[in-house]
Amino acid sequence: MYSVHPLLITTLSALVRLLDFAFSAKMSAFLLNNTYVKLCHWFFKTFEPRNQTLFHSIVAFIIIPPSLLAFVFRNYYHGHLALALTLSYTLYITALLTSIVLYRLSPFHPLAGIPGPTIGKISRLWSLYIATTGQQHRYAQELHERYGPIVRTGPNHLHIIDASAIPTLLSAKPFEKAERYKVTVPLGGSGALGTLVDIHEHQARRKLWDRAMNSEAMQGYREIFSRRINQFVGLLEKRDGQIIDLSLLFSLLAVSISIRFDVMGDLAFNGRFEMLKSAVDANDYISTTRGSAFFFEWSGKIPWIRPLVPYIMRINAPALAFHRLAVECISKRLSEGSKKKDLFYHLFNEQNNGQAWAFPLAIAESRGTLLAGADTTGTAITSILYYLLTNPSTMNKLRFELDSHYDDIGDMYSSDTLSKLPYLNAVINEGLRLAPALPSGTQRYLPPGKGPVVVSQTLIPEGTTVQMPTFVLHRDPRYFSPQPNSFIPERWLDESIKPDRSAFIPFSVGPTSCVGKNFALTELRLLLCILLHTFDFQLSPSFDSKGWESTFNDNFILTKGALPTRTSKGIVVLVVFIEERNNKTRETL
Ligand code: HEM
Repeated sequence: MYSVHPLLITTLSALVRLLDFAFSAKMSAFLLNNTYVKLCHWFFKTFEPRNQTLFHSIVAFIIIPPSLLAFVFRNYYHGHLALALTLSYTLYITALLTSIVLYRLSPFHPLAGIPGPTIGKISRLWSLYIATTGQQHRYAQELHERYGPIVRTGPNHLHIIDASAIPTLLSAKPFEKAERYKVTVPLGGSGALGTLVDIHEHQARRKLWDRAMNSEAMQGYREIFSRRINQFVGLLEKRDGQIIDLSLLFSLLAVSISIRFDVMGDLAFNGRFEMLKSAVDANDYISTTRGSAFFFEWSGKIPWIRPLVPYIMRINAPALAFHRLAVECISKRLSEGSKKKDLFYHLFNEQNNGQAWAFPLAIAESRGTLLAGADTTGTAITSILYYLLTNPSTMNKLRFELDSHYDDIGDMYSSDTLSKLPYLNAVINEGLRLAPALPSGTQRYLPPGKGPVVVSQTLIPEGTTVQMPTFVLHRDPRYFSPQPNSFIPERWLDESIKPDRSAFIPFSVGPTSCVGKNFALTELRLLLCILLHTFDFQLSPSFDSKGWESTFNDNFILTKGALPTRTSKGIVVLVVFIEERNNKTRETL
């Protein structure tokens, strides 16, 4: 009845013959028992491809060996080269992967003694998957709870939460910035300060940045803060009494990031971003920057992906859009020249008639500035407001401190005392502790040739990347007790419970720590004081305040969920609906 299609017969017979060939053991034996695969494995282990040349070698090592094998063994399959090739590739790749996996799990691996999840030890692809969930910070916390302060999270990758390890890991030698920083640098192109691995190159560029962020330059930036914060206050006044999403305004849609962008626009690009005017991100700058940051975080997980980054970037819409944005911003800034003493005025040394940099370098710093100054301060101010709103007693204490020092906003702008207000700074520290802008922290690499180094009583072999997850460190009870997960600004003031400051690294420490720290802190202090002086805030009654932290997403920079809040001008009635320590509390002041 049914005739069997001749193609099917041919395919089946081919499969049978393929299996027959496979189990003829000639090629399998050659691959599995021979030093050939071991040699290839040794090559990949020793020269994990990190640049274009090695990428060519990897192609050579993946394509040439099985092709040669197929050619040599083709006679075993009566000259059918296609079948010989298929089999050869299958066996070769399987043998190579098996060899790699077995080695990584074996006691011969230099990190064999360090505990960690098996899947992580096998491949960084697992971390790449975790990165796509946005929950790297929580995953790292679970790992440390389970395995202790040092966890092997990748074949050659460790997570360490130990304050005593920080000085060694974050000094310039012998560890250097890890692979993840390099992925943002176009091959053969220039990198922004934050991506420079060579310490001499970094030091030279850092000097320019230090000049752009010193106290004299900061005085020049004060006008930026006052103009934008006033504009922001005006925006909130227009929405008086309405429920608005402060997170959205601050961080996502218009205000925090737009003020961030607007401030960054003023700081570096002659007021390029006027998002506060419309309070909307009409050009998707925010999602572009976030998407791009996520892309770099993701691609930084696997060193050998780097040579492919330019190609992937070309099809990665946010990364591409972000690059175009950076080019557009810096082109405009270069063609207009400086209208005031902005960031690039200092970087280009314009006061001494310095030359503008080569265009690729200027683009690199344009990208770096947009990324470093994007969500960071926005995340901080939104989180601090959230913690204050869900802890009314701390809000009252802070208001009391501010009211006893300042009569009006003008005093705040002109005063240098903001940095000396103890409770204000304790509140900011506590916000940065619980919601660090870069939750997965910094990564360092111990390059071959430097010899092993002892960190946290553990021998770290060459070729290892070490990561310090700030989110986990900041909630470690060894350093921040009591109640490390709670917002308690008093811990920074009370001698009896003072935390271990060496474990507090929201801006990182050492020669590559955040160069924008003073800029960010000045902005945070001013913004917080002026907002609290001008408005009362109440969280929307429908807001699930306890669930807010679960909206944190670690996309390299911490992003967070909505913060629906009613803003009213002046000290009227503050009604805060909170669920604090499991009791629903209603406070009326
Ligand atoms: C609350 C706000 C901010 C936080 C928490 C923060 C945090 C950090 C951290 C942790 C690093 C080290 C990153 C690493 O090594 O992986 C860093 C580096 C950097 N930040 Fe910030 N940052 C903030 C705001 C800013 C601002 C506003 C600017 C620019 C005006 C800026 C510019 C930079 C630059 C250029 C670097 C690279 C420094 C170097 O490699 O020498 N940051 N930041």
